[in-house]
Amino acid sequence: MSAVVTLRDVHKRFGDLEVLKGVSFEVAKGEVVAVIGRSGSGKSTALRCVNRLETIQSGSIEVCGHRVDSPDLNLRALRQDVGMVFQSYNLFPHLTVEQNITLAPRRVRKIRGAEARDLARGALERVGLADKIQAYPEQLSGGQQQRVAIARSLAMNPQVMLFDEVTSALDPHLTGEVLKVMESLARGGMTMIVVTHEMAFARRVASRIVFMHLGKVWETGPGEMLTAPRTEELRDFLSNEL
Ligand SMILES: Nc1ncnc2c1ncn2[C@@H]1O[C@H](COP(=O)(O)OP(=O)(O)OP(=O)(O)O)[C@@H](O)[C@H]1O
Repeated sequence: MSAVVTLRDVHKRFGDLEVLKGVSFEVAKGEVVAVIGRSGSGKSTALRCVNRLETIQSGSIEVCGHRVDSPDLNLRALRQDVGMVFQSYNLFPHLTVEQNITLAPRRVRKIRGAEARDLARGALERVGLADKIQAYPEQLSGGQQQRVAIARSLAMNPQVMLFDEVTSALDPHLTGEVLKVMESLARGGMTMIVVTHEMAFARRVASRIVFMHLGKVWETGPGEMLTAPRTEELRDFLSNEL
């Protein structure tokens, strides 16, 4: 299967601090890759490099045929192919759920009226919130707001979705409902990279796990690697997580 995302020997520095020290991994179409590791190991930075929220010093990143590290990158085309969801939902409080979801498609695809509403409704159905289309963010729980943020990404019809610790701010019950939505996207064939501390989710849903340590991919393998770690570092990390 062809790779949708390829990182090769990626190096990233913030000033003198080298955060990514030669990171390489691939994500094939329909795969769900969970990126795990200690705080500060470079997970978020690696993810942010994938859709060029950060630039890299050396190595290469290819995403859906875009050379992300190239100065000639068409950023708008990349951002259409890559959806990203963060820990903070970043919904506009003065806009309804429908308006939040259709803001970008209205601008980019010039859709209006019924077409925009259908798009919002379709995306909301995928996250189980079709009945909240006219609500304002403050009328929703944190979990519901995060699901709207996911729907907003889906409305752009991305080829790959990036999730950066999207449940970290939520209590366990709300975390569960967001993870359920992500699991159903995964089962539906969405290509996903998920930075997460939810080990049970990673083991159950991920096609592959990437364990990062000190800015490197330390260990990678299927979900079972969490029950049989090969390295001391992964064993240590897991014993602190559980
Ligand atoms: N914009 C920035 N400027 C300077 N240093 C940064 C910046 N972003 C991240 N860092 C540093 O890079 C290192 C890796 O951060 P990163 O957020 O990628 O780690 P992480 O593994 O995702 O951690 P966490 O699980 O806490 O989010 C940290 O030491 C962090 O302080």
